[in-house]
Amino acid sequence: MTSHSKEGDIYINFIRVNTLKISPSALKERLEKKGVKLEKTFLDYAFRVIESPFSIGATPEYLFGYYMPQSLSSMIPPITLNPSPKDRVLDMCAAPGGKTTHLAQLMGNEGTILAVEISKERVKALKSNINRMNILNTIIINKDMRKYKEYLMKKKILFDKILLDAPCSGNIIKDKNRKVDEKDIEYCSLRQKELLNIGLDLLKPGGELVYSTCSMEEKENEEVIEHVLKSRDDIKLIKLSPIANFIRPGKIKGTLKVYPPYEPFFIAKIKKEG
Ligand SMILES: C[S@@+](CC[C@H](N)C(=O)[O-])C[C@H]1O[C@@H](n2cnc3c(N)ncnc32)[C@H](O)[C@@H]1O
Repeated sequence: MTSHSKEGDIYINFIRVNTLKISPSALKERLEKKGVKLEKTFLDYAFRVIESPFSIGATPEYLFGYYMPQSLSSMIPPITLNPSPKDRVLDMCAAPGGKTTHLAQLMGNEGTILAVEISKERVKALKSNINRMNILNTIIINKDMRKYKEYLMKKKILFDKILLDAPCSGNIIKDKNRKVDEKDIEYCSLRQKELLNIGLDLLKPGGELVYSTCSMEEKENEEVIEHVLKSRDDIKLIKLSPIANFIRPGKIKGTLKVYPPYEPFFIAKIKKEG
């Protein structure tokens, strides 16, 4: 029997080892002893799950916080943001925390992450993942980023690095199991532009923001990036190169795209002049 994650019925399954708690080799050995077949990836702390006799989200090792089941594509935005242990990081749309906990891992559990999430329900999953994985550098804020921005600006709290893993029509497909229409895409695109401008306002001069979605729609990706590049004169696009063979260049030079059978993703990086 093969295990299935949230997107596992459609896309390939992976796990990210929480190196704050266990080494990749020790976890691999433990899971393989129980009959899980793992394959290495381009990241030494991520494995493809080839086969598992049980659900990979319901093992003692999962409950100990040794790993996070998540797509390989979803590991690219935190790696692209590349936070340092000294950074103050804002994760604008954080739940359930796959990327927040990855950011904390990359920061060696140091520095500070502000993880903001609008949904009270989804904050429960974020909290549980942060506790399970022993994340110590993260503050969870259950607020609408559009309103919370005013507070941060008033207090002059700006960030070295920001992740905007934006709500998108890809989430609608996964969460509600219904067909996405033009109206959904238009709605998402407007919200994404609004959130991206908020993120850019909250960057320190010289700070960097990574924008990502799990949608393939140009209106939610290229159009959003073009919109801010045209309407602001305080930012520039940082050109990214694919760091693994499943990542493709995007339509705008320097952006990245991932296509099925990997979970679809769009990734762009922007720097604030400073
Ligand atoms: C794509 S999901 C984030 C996934 C998450 N980054 C992860 O890796 O686990 C987008 C999230 O943004 C949240 N969200 C949507 N609008 C928001 C807003 N205005 N302020 C804060 N969070 C928001 C949604 O509730 C949803 O949990």
